[in-house]
Amino acid sequence: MEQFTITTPHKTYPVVIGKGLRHQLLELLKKEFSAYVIVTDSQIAPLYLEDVKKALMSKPKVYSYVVPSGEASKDFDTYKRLIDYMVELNLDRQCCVIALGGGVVGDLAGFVAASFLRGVAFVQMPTTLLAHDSSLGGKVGINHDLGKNLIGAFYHPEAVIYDTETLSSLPEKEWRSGLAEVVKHGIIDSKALYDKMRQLLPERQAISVEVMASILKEAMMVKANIVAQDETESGVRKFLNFGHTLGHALEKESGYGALTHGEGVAIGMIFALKLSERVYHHSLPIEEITDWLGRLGLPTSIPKGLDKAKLVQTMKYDKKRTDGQIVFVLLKAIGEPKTQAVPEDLIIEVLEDFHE
Ligand SMILES: NC(=O)c1ccc[n+]([C@@H]2O[C@H](COP(=O)([O-])OP(=O)(O)OC[C@H]3O[C@@H](n4cnc5c(N)ncnc54)[C@H](O)[C@@H]3O)[C@@H](O)[C@H]2O)c1
Ligand SMILES: O=C(O)C(=O)C[C@@H](O)[C@H](O)[C@H](O)COP(=O)(O)O
Ligand SMILES: [Zn+2]
Repeated sequence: MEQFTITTPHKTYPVVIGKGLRHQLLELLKKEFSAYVIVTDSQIAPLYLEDVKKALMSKPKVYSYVVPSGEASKDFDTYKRLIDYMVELNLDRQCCVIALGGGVVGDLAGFVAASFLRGVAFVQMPTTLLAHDSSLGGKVGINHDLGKNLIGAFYHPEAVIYDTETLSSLPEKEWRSGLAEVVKHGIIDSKALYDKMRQLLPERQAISVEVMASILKEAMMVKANIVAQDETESGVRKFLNFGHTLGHALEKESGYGALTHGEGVAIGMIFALKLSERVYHHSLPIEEITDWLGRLGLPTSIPKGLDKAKLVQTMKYDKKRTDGQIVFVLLKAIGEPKTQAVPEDLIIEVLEDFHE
């Protein structure tokens, strides 16, 4: 079992990573709650819900709520149904929401916890590789028809309890999706971590579970260090959004769930690299990264059928925008990200080149 602590001005909480931790939930939680609401999705429930319920067996009030698996559940309707469920149970402020799942369950259940009775405790129990990112840092929320994560809050969990055994059932496509955020953490952090990741994660087929578990912790610590410096994204936290300006627009424009989040981020990172070369007039290892992402099974160009004018319109809803300008996280060098407002005509020009 590995553990580290994340400290922000508003909350200090542990991140615990290890095999079989779902069985030890109660001991790891340390605090007592009046009731527990386990939120999970329809694909995870048959695999792990009973184990988590069993871990809470000694508690009198344990409830569970299962949402349909997939990005579409990060919506107003699902949010309302879950809130209705908790209001009808008449739960009090001492209850605890347990998010058992990937980023969809974590973001949705976290936002429910942030808003129910103006905030109750919640615990992240990530079950995807991608959730090495989504389970910590406190960004919780849901999507809007016009853009990703447009409704939400900064609201931290009591703890992140990452049972790496659950990754054994993760579908191949979801492994690849999670790898995109792992690569992102390497690229924004340092040349040393980037090189280490390229060496340890050369291609999807060559990655052992043990290697993945060690890299996963390192990637989480990159995020934890950034969040500790800038909890609510007024500065360096924006770097965690590398690849997301276009990535989120691609997810929305292709219909939530058609592209995985990681696929959107992979394409978005290549686009941000191309923009960086145009803005800073120096060369970056774009071919190397494109080739690496490809070997990890990720797409690196915009899927056919997506209209670039619509992508630009959607990027105008991105939360980083400032003074009416779309803001990207660009790269000066590996380990040297920078936020930058980019003129629309340049975005269109680079998109034009980038289209399949
Ligand atoms: N809050 C943040 O900081 C943050 C960071 C990154 C991403 N996100 C959000 O996370 C979401 C994506 O998360 P995700 O990639 O985990 O997707 P997800 O939660 O939809 O999970 C992916 C798929 O895998 C299934 N699944 C999950 N765990 C499984 C397991 N152990 N075994 C078998 N199947 C399993 C799910 O049912 C789903 O079908 C996006 O909405 C994204 O915006 C948030
Ligand atoms: O934690 C952050 O900060 C991030 O930007 C991490 C991203 O990987 C994540 O996808 C996040 O949900 C994006 O946030 P948003 O503010 O662009 O919606
Ligand atoms: Zn992301």
